[in-house]
Amino acid sequence: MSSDTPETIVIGILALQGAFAEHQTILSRLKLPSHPLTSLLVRTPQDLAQCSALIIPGGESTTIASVAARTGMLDLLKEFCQNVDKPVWGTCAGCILLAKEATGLKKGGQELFGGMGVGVKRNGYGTQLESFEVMLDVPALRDPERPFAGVFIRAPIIEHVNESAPTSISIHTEIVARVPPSCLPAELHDAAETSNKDYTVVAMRQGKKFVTTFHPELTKDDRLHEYFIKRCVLGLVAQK
Ligand SMILES: NC(=O)CC[C@H](N)C(=O)O
Repeated sequence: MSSDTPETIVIGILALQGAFAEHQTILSRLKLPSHPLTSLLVRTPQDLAQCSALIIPGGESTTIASVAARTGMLDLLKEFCQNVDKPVWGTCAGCILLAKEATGLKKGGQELFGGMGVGVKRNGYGTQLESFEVMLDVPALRDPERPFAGVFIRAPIIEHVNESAPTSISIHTEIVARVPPSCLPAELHDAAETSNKDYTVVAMRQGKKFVTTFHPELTKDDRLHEYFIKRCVLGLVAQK
């Protein structure tokens, strides 16, 4: 291979449970002219070792964590997610797993992988009945005419954002999308409008880490996958 051929970027998708196939379908459609990329379903330590980046899908965070423990992946996933140099995106259950702290966990608690400076409340909007869809304004996509369909299924709520990642290095935090306070459970409306604005954050990037509390993989819209690859994996800055 000639030295100016860019290396293929391997994006891992954690495939222990949940909507991993949907992420893979979207990645297979994405073409970045200067950077060949491929995706890999990650189930073993050997799979993870091949990845430059990782996506943790939506599903059931308790199940994903317990399968990870059972298959000897838990410590490796913690190490990968807590390494500031590794790009990782967590969607919904993946957001819970990537969070530094979580409340509303199942009795007996559950393991988190950590890495993202947020505290989340699991099932923050309520039960399956409180699942909803809302169009989101995502300024980073620079296309105000085309909002992004936010699909929220037993989604977590971000209770607080720590401005720096859980490391000693200060890392830029970008709030990528918010829901209107009216989407929140009634008891949080006033707080979201006055004191705790973090409740409305539904997509956020911190250095190479990215979380969305909704499911872009369940839409036909590739733009947030492209955003993750450009900003977190390739480290490109926003284009005007
Ligand atoms: N759609 C989802 O990913 C739901 C997440 C689920 N409530 C959990 O705790 O893991």
